[in-house]
Amino acid sequence: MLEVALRHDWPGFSLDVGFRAPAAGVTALFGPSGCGKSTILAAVAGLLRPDAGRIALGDAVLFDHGGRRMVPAERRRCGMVFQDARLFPHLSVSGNLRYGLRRAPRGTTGPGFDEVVSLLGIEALLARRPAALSGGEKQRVALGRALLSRPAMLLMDEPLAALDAPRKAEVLPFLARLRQELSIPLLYVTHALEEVDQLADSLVLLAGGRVLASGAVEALAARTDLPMLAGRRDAGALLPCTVLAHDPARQLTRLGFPGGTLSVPLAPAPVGSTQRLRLRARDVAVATEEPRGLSVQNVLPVVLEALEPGAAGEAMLRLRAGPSLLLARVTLDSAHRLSLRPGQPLWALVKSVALAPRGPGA
Ligand SMILES: Nc1ncnc2c1ncn2[C@@H]1O[C@H](COP(=O)(O)OP(=O)(O)OP(=O)(O)O)[C@@H](O)[C@H]1O
Repeated sequence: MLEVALRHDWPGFSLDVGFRAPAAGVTALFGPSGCGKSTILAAVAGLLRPDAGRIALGDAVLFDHGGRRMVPAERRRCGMVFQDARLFPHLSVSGNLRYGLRRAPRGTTGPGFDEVVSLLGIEALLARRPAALSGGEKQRVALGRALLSRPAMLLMDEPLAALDAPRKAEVLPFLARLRQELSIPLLYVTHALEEVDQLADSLVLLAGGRVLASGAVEALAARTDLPMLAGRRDAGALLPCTVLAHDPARQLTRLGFPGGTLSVPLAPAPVGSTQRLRLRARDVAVATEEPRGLSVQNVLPVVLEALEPGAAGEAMLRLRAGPSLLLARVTLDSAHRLSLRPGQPLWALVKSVALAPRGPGA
């Protein structure tokens, strides 16, 4: 567990935050530009001495204002990956990776050179110089170098922000694999919610130097009171799903989630693997009776837990499907016409859904 409590003032900006990141898995720091994400990362890395607070990784106290403790950056064992890969231009890929390995403290264990090279799929690049790599390849090498230094935690500051969409799509699966393979905390700064959906296990939502909310990403995704999440057009629930079966003839994949099953367009994920699905509120409609003769693939029995105000003229419905919570966006007119009220059994109609490309263990 990484525990962070920090206060720091810059001229015209005050940061006052507290959160916990699980001992393994990705914790995303998410929020608009200037909300303090990079300042938090710098304080955790030991590159900034905060005005007050305490930072601890497990039993190791890295910073304690009260106890006058400030472990220097080089002894914190933080692997860092930035927006730009910051590789040494005069060294080959192999040389850059070996630099990471040389920084690993004596007596620490972790993945070896060959293991990291194969994990990141960079075998063919080893002899090249950084100038001859694409942006996505550079980022994979930067990740490899950080991993080989055997970090106690990985800090990533918008590692995909400088990449175009195809390069992002290339690097994301590697990040997902890292998340699975490593048993250290990964702090991941981003302002891209797609990355949060695909990678994060927990989320710290920041605005103006304060924590608006923090916790498991599925739980936060279903909250409608968080303007940054609920205000967007694709607000919705994140469901942990298992691939149950593929039906190539009908071009469908069947997914199970706690509380039901869903059919989605045929996905390449192997049967038995787990995937995370964002079920957008705008893709869910409701009926008071079981509908028949519909083109929609998915009709799920649910119970209306609550109606909450949505955008102008709209209501957000919180629907319970077993232990899972779904969101549906309907017009206020429909809510009145159907006399919707909490506790009412309904049918949720799910039109189109897309799987977030995320590796096993979602
Ligand atoms: N070295 C500094 N000196 C003075 N002010 C700073 C310094 N570093 C950051 N700030 C200010 O602190 C605030 C938070 O900055 P920070 O870089 O932590 O935000 P961020 O959420 O990472 O932003 P972005 O997403 O744009 O990178 C900003 O108002 C910024 O101008």
